[in-house]
Amino acid sequence: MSKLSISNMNLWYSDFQALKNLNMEIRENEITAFIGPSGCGKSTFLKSLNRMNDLVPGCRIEGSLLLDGEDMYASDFDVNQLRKRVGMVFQHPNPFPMSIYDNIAYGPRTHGIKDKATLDEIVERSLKGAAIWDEVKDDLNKNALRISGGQQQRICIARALAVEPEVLLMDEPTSALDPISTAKIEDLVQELKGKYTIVMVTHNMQQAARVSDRTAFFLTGEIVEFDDTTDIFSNPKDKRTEDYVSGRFG
Ligand SMILES: Nc1ncnc2c1ncn2[C@@H]1O[C@H](COP(=O)(O)OP(=O)(O)OP(=O)(O)O)[C@@H](O)[C@H]1O
Repeated sequence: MSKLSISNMNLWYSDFQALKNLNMEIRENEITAFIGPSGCGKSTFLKSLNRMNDLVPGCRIEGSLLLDGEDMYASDFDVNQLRKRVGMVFQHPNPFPMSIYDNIAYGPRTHGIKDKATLDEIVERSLKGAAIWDEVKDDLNKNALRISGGQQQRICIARALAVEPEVLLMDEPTSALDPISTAKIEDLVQELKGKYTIVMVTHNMQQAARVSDRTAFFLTGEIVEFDDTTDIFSNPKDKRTEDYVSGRFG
């Protein structure tokens, strides 16, 4: 069974239709990449996968979005639980203005974990999971805003891991980072897919080609093509995909 199963999905911002008849099966323990030109709906679709668009006035969604076969838009589906199961990492690293330790412990604390030894263990496990433990283990009380952008992004990934999600949504997670930090995040994402299902928006086609298992190409709110990443980049079936991946537009 797919981890996320989307069928006949349409989304409107007031009277503007931003997503049109989307259908997609997102498999467990794979990295799925969304590519396409600016404004084609990649972020809108990504945010729909943990109901972040609920917060946008005038946003309306039709169709079926299932997590492990359950309708995540059902009125009795617990949104807090959904956001725990489906975590999000944003384009610009956005650690909270508090210590590294408290950034990671924040989510578990809001879910009721108070015991110091348990929190210590979660903080260490999450920072190790985000491949940043060795760099910060002696500085856990340092303000998370006083480390590099690449480190901040890994803190944000650790913060997402701390509540033990099943799916990680990443919206251009490396676009604000230098090449070395980008390579670290790409390596990390590859490691994380052993435990998590990862969905990533990227502007960087080489990145999609390097890290993802399957790639969806979006254009004006539609999915033009969704296939194995190697096919999308070396054997696309749609002329528009071919034009985009070969750099003819976008
Ligand atoms: N809150 C909003 N209210 C109204 N329109 C919106 C809102 N957010 C996005 N849109 C519009 O929906 C369309 C899709 O935007 P979206 O941000 O999903 O595209 P994108 O492919 O992620 O673009 P980019 O690569 O530039 O981030 C665009 O036309 C955008 O202007």
